[in-house]
Order: sequence, then C-alpha cells, then structure tokens
Amino acid sequence: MDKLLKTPNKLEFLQPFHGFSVKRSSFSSVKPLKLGFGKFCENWRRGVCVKARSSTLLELVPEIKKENLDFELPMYDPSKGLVVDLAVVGGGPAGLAVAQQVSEAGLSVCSIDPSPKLIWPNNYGVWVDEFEAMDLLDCLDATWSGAVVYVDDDRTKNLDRPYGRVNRKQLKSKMMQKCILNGVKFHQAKVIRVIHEEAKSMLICSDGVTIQATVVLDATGFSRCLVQYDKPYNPGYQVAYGILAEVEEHPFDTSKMLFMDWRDSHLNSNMELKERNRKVPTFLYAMPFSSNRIFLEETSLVARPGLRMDDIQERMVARLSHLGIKVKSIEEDEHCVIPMGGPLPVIPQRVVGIGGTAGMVHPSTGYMVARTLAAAPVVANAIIQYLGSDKDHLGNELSASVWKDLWPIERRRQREFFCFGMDILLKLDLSATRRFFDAFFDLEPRYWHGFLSSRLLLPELMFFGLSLFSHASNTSRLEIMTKGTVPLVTMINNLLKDTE
Ligand SMILES: CC(C)=CCC/C(C)=C/C=C/C(C)=C/C=C/C(C)=C/C=C/C=C(C)/C=C/C=C(C)/C=C/C=C(\C)CCC=C(C)C
Repeated sequence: MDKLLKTPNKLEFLQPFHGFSVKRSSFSSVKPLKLGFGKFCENWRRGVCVKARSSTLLELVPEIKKENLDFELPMYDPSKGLVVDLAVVGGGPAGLAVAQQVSEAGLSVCSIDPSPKLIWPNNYGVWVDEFEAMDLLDCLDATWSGAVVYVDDDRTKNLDRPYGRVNRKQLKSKMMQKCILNGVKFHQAKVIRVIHEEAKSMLICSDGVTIQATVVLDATGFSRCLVQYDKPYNPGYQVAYGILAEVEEHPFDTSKMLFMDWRDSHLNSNMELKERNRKVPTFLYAMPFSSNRIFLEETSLVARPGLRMDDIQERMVARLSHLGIKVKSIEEDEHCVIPMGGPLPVIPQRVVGIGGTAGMVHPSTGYMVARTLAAAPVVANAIIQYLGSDKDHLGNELSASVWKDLWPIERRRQREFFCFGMDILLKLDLSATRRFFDAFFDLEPRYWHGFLSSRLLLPELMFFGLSLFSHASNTSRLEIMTKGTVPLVTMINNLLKDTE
C-alpha cells in the first residue's frame, strides 16, 4: 500500500496515481459529487444535466473518466523467456524517458505499468526555459510571458520568466512513439516483488508473469514499489486541490500565470478559517487560459502533517466566491498529495530508481517533472555505458554505478540545502511566509531561477542564502535565524556525515 494511505493525517480517501494525485475528468458523463454546500440547481453541460448546489463549485466535479492514448502497443511475450537489458517499472514521465533513451541505444527494454496507455493525471507547470533546454517546447500547450505573486493585498511581484503548462497527452504520445519505434515492449500489470540473482533479476507481476531483466528501474513515484529505504520516513506534504473550469469571468490577466496568491481577505467573514490559514497558510495557483477558462489550484506549499483536502477545498470555495469567480462547469479536478524532503533511499541498492521513488522531488517546492526529465539521460547513459562496455560489470556493481551518477555528492549536498529550506518553510505562519517570499522574489533572477530549477549547487546556494538574508526585512531575518538554527545545524551535521 502507498505510504500516503498510512499517514495519520486523514488523507486516506485519496488514491494516489503514480503517487502523485488523482484527477477526475469527464468528456461525456457528468455526475455531481455531494460535498455539502448551498442549494440545488440545474446546470447543463454538453447536453448532460448536472445537479449542483448554487453556492458551490465542487458539486460540478465530473465523474472520474480515464482517457487513454489511442496506440497499438507491442506487448512483451512471456513465452519467449528473454532476459531484457532493462525493465522499467512505472510508465510516468521519468520511466518512459529512460525507457526511450536506453532503447535508442539498441538495448532491449520492457516497460511495465498497470495502465500503460493512460494519460497522466496531473496538470504539470514548468518554467519555459526548463523545457526549452530539453527541446520539449512542442510539449507545452499554453505559455504565459511571466508570472505574478501576490504577497498580500498591497504587495505584488511580477516575475519576468515565462511559464508553461505541459501538454500531457503530447508528451506521453511523443515518448511512447519513440519507445515503440525503438522496440520497447510493454507489459500491463503491477510488479509485486523482485528476486535478484547475481547477473539478473526476476520481476513477479500481478498477472503471474515473470519478467527477467539485467537492470531494474523503479519509476513508480511515491508508491516506492521496489526501492528500499532504511531511515524513518518523515516528509513534509504538499497538498493541493485543483479544478480546470469554465467560469463566467475571472479577475486575472490572461498573459500571466498566477504563481502564488497569498492574500487572505476572502477569509474575513470566517474567523475560524482565517485563523487556520494564519497558522498553516495556503495560496492560489492559477493558469488563466482565456477570459472564461482557467485552472485554479488551492495549495498548501508544505506542512507536516499535510493539510486535509476538505480544509483546502473550503478555503478555495471562499476565495473564489470573494474573487467573484462563478464556475459554470468543471472539466476535471485533481487532488494532489506530494511528499517532500525526507530521507533518500538506500544508496546504492540493486534496484535503480528515478523520480519520486528516488527522492527527486524538490524538497522546497514540490516540483519534479523538469528535474526528473533532465536526470533521465544521466540514468539512461549510465545504464547504456555500464551495460554496453563491460559485461562483467553487472548486478550490484552496475546498480551502484548508476546510483552514483544519479546522486553524486554535489546533488546530495544540494538536496540537503533544499531540505533545510523546507524545514524553515514548515515553521512559517502566514505573515512570516509573506515576508520570506517578499525577499525571495526580490533576489537576482539567477538566484531565484537557479534555486527553483535546481541549478545552484552548494557553494552557490551559500551565496543565495546570504543574498536572501540581506534582502529580508529585519523581522524576516530574525525569523530565519530563530526558526532556521536547528535545521541549519541538522544540515551541517548531515553534510559532514556524507563525505564520499
Ligand atoms: C500537479 C501537481 C502534482 C501539483 C501541483 C500543486 C501546485 C500548484 C504546486 C505549486 C507549488 C509552487 C508554486 C511552489 C513554489 C515554491 C517556492 C517558490 C519555493 C521557494 C522556496 C525557497 C526557500 C525554501 C529558500 C530557502 C532559503 C534559505 C534556507 C536561506 C537561509 C539563509 C540563511 C540561514 C542565512 C545564512 C546563510 C547561509 C546558510 C550561507
């Protein structure tokens, strides 16, 4: 069972997909979810009658309907008993990217996933320069010339950095097509267990099939299907609720995406909710596609334990009503629960990992897609190099070399700093969070861009930290010092321990 389902913070009703989130979407059938706000009214959408309560949007949420790619997949033939060079468990962006690149080098690859054709469920946002660097601009279906941060009612930051929404269908289609072209075989199942021999591993699947592979890559996201951890799991949680909606109108500039809106005036008439938001704040993240179509996501950046989904939904309803956003229909919604920080898996170990399973979520932001896609060639090249060059270099030795390339010391140190940042964020209330981001977005672009896109390594992060400190108000400096001392000592200790 996924770790998330075991957490004591009442998130049990969520069913993480690849550990990320659950999306509901519908194109033909619509059934309202009863979440208990307002009065019933009738609402027509695409010829289907929707019963919904007038003062709420959440009951317009359609029934879950999964959309699949229209591809004929070449399937793995278990009767041949072949040992493939690489078995990739999990068909998310990370897994497919590695499958594609390893198969390009002529190695045999089997991709195993319970729903290999399913379009990924999340709305991924990325900075355009990150996708440009990977030649993936054609996989963005909307871009904005910049982004906005509302620190509070009086302070706004205009971020001069283009932002885009990933076209999940296009990205997955592109990767699948290349995989198919390169001869990747697919197997539709879950992997239950793996048995290792010296030079190969056997993957036992839920349908009884056994797949043999020289290298096994776990790309199952936060379900951490095969990769082992040996330290207590204590992440922070990013929790978010998002809707892609048709609205009567909204107040946002359609040329900018809304990166963070920390305003809380929508809670003035509900002091209890306002107090909850003061202690553990949430912000609105929005992608305005047009004057009447918008993606809106109420987000808790990081909290431990994670915020309850119904709390977040309540805050969102209050915010949209205050902003005068009347939702006419909802195309899809998503529930996100993203573990952030926490320990890295055991390094090295026989199963190789990438993405959420390998600790690759940015611990201070929750972002992962761009970083993982950028790391895929590192993992793929390592596998190609170690498998191709020297057939004596197999089993544990090969996996150790791949892990070393994925998590070299400078990346581990960078992650320690990001975890230090997360530990500070966990302790900030709304006012302190506002002061913190007021300073953060005043930094030189190379600092805040580099921090968010994991481009700064430890020496640069030191200068980044000092620069943030110098931009911060006196109150914020005091907060960073008081709330950051213990995390700073923890970081230094961890850095001193991890020397190889
Ligand atoms: C789809 C899915 C899956 C999901 C979705 C959800 C969402 C919407 C999300 C969103 C998110 C966001 C927007 C995020 C953002 C984030 C950010 C911006 C973050 C940032 C952070 C920052 C930080 C943490 C920083 C840090 C800093 C520090 C730590 C500093 C310090 C300093 C000091 C202490 C001074 C001294 C110095 C030295 C150390 C050298």
